Amino acid sequence: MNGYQKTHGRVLREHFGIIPDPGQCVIALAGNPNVGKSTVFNTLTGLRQHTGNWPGKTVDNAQGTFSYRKQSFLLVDLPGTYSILAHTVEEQIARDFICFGEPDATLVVLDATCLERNLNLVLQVMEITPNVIVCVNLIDEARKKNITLHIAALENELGVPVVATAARRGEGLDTLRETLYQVSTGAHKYSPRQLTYSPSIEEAIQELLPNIQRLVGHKLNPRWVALRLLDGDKAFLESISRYLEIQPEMKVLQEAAAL
Ligand SMILES: Nc1nc2c(ncn2[C@@H]2O[C@H](COP(=O)(O)OP(=O)(O)OP(=O)(O)O)[C@@H](O)[C@H]2O)c(=O)[nH]1
Ligand SMILES: [Mg+2]
Repeated sequence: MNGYQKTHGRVLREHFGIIPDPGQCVIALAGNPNVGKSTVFNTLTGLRQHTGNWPGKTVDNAQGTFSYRKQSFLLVDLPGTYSILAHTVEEQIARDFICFGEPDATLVVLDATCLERNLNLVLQVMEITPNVIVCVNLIDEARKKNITLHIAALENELGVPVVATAARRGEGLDTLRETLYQVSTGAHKYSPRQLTYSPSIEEAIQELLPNIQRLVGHKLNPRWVALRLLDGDKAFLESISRYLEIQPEMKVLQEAAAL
C-alpha cells in the first residue's frame, strides 16, 4: 500500500456523475481535437471503459480505469478543445471538470507536429492547477517530418513533466504511467510557469485577490479566478456559484469585478 488517501468530493459525484473508488486517483485527459487523446485513453485503460454522455449534455463522455504500482486510476477523456475559456459546450465541460472536479492530475495531450498551436491549452491549464502532465504525442509523425523535439528543454520552460509518445504503437506509455503516478499521488511537486501580464492587469489581480481568497479558499486558484473576472467572464461566476454553492457571497465578487 502507498500512503495515498484522498477522497473525492461532492462535485464529481453530483455534477459529473463520477464516483471513484476510495483511494483511486482521478486523471483528466485534455487536448486539442485529433491529437490522439482517445488513443492514449484506450492504450492506458484497454477494455476497462465506460462511455456515455456528460450529464445534461449531448457531448460524449468516456471513463476508464487502470492500475499501476498497486495504485488505481480513473481516467476521464474530456472533449477535444483548443482553449478552455468556455466559448463552446465542449470547452465549458473541459474547463469545469478541470476547475471544479478536483482531478488529482490533468494530462494534456499535444500534437508533436504542431506544438506551438497546442501549447496555448497547456498554458491555460497551468493557470488553473499545478498538477499537469504534458504528453507530446504523434512523435512518429514528427520524425517523418524531420521535426526535432527538445523534450527536456520544453519541460524546463513549462515547469511540468513532459513525456513523448507515439500512442498508436505504445511508445512512451511506460514513462507516461510512471509520470502519472508520480504527479497524481503527490510524490513529486512541480511549479508550472505562470504567465505575467501587463503591470495594470497584475495590479488589478492583486486588488481582487483578498476577496477571492476569502470566498473560494483553497478550492480554486485565486489568480485564475481573478483573471476570469477581469475578462468579464460572467458564465464563470455562475459556474463558481453552482459548483461551490456559495450563491449569497457572490455579490462581493461581482461588485469587485464591476460585472
Ligand atoms: N501516427 C500516429 N497516429 C496516431 C497516434 N496517436 C493517435 N493517432 C491517430 O490519430 C487519429 C486521431 O486519434 P484519436 O485518438 O481519435 O484523437 P482524439 O484526440 O481523441 O480526437 P478527438 O476526440 O476527435 O478530439 C487516429 O487516426 C489515431 O489512430 C500516434 O502516436 N501516431
Ligand atoms: Mg477522442
